[in-house]
Amino acid sequence: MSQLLDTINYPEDLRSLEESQLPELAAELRAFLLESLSETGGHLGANLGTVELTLALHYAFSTPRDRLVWDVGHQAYVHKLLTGRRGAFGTIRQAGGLSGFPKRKESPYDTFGVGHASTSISAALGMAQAAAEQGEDRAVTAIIGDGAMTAGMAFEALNHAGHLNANLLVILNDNEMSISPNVGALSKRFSRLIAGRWYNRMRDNADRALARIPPARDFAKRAEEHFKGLITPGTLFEELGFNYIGPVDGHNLEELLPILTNLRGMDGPRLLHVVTRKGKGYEPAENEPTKYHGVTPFDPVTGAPRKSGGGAQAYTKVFGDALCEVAAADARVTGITPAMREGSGLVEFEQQFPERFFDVGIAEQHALTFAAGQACEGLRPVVAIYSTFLQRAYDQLIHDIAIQNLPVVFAIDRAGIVGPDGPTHGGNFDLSFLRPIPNMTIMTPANELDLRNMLATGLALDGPSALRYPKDKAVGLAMSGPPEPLEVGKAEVVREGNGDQALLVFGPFMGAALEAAEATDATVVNMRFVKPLDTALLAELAVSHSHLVTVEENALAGGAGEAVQAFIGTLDAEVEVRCLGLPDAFVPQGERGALLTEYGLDARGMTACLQELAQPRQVARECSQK
Ligand SMILES: Cc1ncc(C[n+]2csc(CCOP(=O)(O)OP(=O)(O)O)c2C)c(N)n1
Ligand SMILES: CC(=O)[C@@H](O)[C@H](O)COP(=O)(O)O
Ligand SMILES: [Mg+2]
Repeated sequence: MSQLLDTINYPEDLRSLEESQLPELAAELRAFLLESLSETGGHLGANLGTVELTLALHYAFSTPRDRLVWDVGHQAYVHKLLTGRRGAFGTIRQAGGLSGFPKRKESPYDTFGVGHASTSISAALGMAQAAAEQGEDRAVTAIIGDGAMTAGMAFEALNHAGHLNANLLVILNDNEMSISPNVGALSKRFSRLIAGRWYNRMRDNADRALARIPPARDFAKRAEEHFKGLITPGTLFEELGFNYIGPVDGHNLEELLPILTNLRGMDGPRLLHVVTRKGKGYEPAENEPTKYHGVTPFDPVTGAPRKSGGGAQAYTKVFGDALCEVAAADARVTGITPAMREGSGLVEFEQQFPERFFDVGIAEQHALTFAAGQACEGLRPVVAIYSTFLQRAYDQLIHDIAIQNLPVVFAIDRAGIVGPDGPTHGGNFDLSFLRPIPNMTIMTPANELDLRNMLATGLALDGPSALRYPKDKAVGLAMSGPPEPLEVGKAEVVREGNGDQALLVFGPFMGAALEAAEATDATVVNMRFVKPLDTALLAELAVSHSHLVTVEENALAGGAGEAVQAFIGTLDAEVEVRCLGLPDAFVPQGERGALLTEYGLDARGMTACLQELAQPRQVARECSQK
């Protein structure tokens, strides 16, 4: 029973409560989150940690007129519950349901669409500047975690905000965790500060700051802050032009509410350092915050997942194990992750090779240039990165790695459809943005053996390379012997057909392709390399077949199919090329298998395409435009 929560649909309902009722509401919100997310899965830990902070923000500020900008947005579930979306909460992250992140189309309270980290201060600064320009008196607040604060972009925005003397509040939600333990000097400094004797002293300072220190005292205050800065992060923010206040206990509403109310009335750049606990109130999540960062449906009593993952290993795990094998054989191999140790399969690697493992924080750009530096000195860095996050580092990829032809291997996970995270995390574009880059070798494993061998192939090359694989299970093939380099640019004919049609498969679709090939006795090729293409084989197939159908889990625009089309266009051949892949639209959230079916990337879709092509020409239609 949620007696209070049932009466709260919008923040104005919340604001009609007595402050003394808020702790009870916080308890109800936690119980609601736990019950609901145990059914649907989602980002549990961060949301349990921001219950009081979110309540206090909506209580103290006049949202949506006052703008709240959440960083990443994985911690904004309570915000959704308080802003008219409690009834739909059971649909979160499912097809057609609520997004797992703030989304402008979903609610006027969602001021900025997010999913990727470290954008909040820039966006909030833009909004604050617009408010100033428009003569609007509205508060703008960015809420950013200590993990997201490790990104350069956050500091670029702080630097600019100080320069503009913008009317902006930044709340640093510090739980000492990214997905895994946070990294870096700033994070360590936060921890020392919170744990140490300076904590109480700083709280006194917060009280004084809230008494609105008059300008005459500003100089003295700054001198004191500088002294504090010898051991606190306060000076850093102060030097950037922010009035630093904190740290304050982010679970103590009595402390938070007056501070936020006062901060609402203050001008200039302000940074409130709030300390919270990830997973607060749910013991399993408090004890193992990494495990409970993002969860699948689980039993709330024990915390155990409802479904245990049987069957073949995930590609992520295959990669992680293969990296350990190649690193054991080659001391030059390093493993780099921008804050995605678990998701990218590097846990084992860190355990086995701690001195060769680098979690650089949420700093994709730095990850790439750091790898470039290592490569210059003879190391063989492997950057394990999600397709969507590699987008952040495009210039580093071109300028720092490809132009210098440095041997950096990209193990690109979450390539293609990601499922519940939706469009912000979709890995639909990597083939398109990698293909035009000179010197790149691009590989698409069809199964776990390919993946292992492609890692070895990348490491044997003298230039940059990428292998990309989805958030999915591999095929379940037996793996024996060490990963071995493949012949670069060489495809494999897996099934010889009758010569009419050929399926050219880029990626893990071999099972579906072989099934589809039965219907029309089509040839099936594991293309393996998007760049360089096996042009010799393509030239043969173009002569011996009437239709070539490419299959890839990437945007059709700029993808592997287009590469094949472009090459075939240079030949004097009668063959027709059709492309199956992702459309010119952002792939919505939903179940991965269902989305693959929707886009024709399963046996049924491929069969339908082949059968359609087998019809007389006039009735054939674009099978890629289902
Ligand atoms: C650019 C980018 N890189 C990586 C991620 C993956 N990611 C999502 S949340 C998260 C941890 C964020 O830590 P923090 O900001 O401290 O938030 P917390 O989960 O601790 O509340 C990471 C690494 C991302 N969303 N965006
Ligand atoms: C919010 C965020 O960016 C991550 O937590 C992401 O949701 C992880 O995705 P995976 O679950 O695919 O690792
Ligand atoms: Mg954190």
